[in-house]
Amino acid sequence: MTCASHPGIRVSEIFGPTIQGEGVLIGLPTVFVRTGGCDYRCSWCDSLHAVDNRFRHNWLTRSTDEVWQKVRELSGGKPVMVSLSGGNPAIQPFGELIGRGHAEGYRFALETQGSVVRDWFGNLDVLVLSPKPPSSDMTTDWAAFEACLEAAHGVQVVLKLVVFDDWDYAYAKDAAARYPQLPVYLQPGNHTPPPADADDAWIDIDGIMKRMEWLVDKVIKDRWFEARVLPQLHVLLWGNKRGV
Ligand SMILES: C[S@@+](CC[C@H](N)C(=O)[O-])C[C@H]1O[C@@H](n2cnc3c(N)ncnc32)[C@H](O)[C@@H]1O
Ligand SMILES: Nc1nc2[nH]cc(C(=O)O)c2c(=O)[nH]1
Ligand code: SF4
Ligand SMILES: [Mg+2]
Repeated sequence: MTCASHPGIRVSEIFGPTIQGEGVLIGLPTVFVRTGGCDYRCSWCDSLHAVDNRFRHNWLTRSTDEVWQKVRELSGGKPVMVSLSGGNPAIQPFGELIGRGHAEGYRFALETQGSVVRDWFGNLDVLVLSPKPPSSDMTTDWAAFEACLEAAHGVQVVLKLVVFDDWDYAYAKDAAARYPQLPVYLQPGNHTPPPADADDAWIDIDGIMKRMEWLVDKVIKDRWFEARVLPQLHVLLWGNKRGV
């Protein structure tokens, strides 16, 4: 049940456990709660089904209880890492769900671009901040980003940056220099959408691999020894398939 005082969570999909494919938690069994709706519209977003209004008929508003029961069902009641992603999950009311999950030993990571701050960020276990580089066509509001960081006081916070080209790489270096205390994860971008004759999960694997090699080369030549470079493991395994 949702009502004015319990507005509900707009859900695009809940899936898993699968392995976390990106960043600091890579390889860790994880249940994903993907929310619908985003205040950004990155030129290369690989989760448009959770962003574009054309897909909003697939987004369902669910109570905390309903979302929680689904997560428990998927994990068989055994505590697991839960990743809140989207869309921008910061737009949704997740405070109660996090409290509920923690009481049963679950842990929560949230993936966001850092454009919307919530006081419940302080209750997360991991906050993954992924400010968007020039190739996304978005502009970073660093004041909002900083507010997210402050709200996550005492939480493990990491930077995850998507890199397609030299301009993105320069942006990533600048972002890392602004927040030298944050561990940095770089991931090569995957190009979406696919060509007209390909299926939805299609990816340009050669392009991703070339970009990965190029990125590793840049980081090593630059002696940027604090950065970690990782591919999107789930994309290498399954392409841009949903629900994995
Ligand atoms: C789909 S977003 C959802 C969460 C949040 N809106 C954000 O962008 O952080 C999840 C992660 O996927 C990354 N991502 C989205 N499209 C991508 C692409 N084409 N290639 C590589 N990473 C991508 C984002 O940067 C983010 O780290
Ligand atoms: N396996 C897997 N790992 C992921 N890491 C970030 C994802 C996302 O789209 O937020 C994602 C996803 O959709 N699947
Ligand atoms: S901020 Fe995240 S979900 Fe929103 S459009 Fe960009 S990559 Fe997609
Ligand atoms: Mg993804």
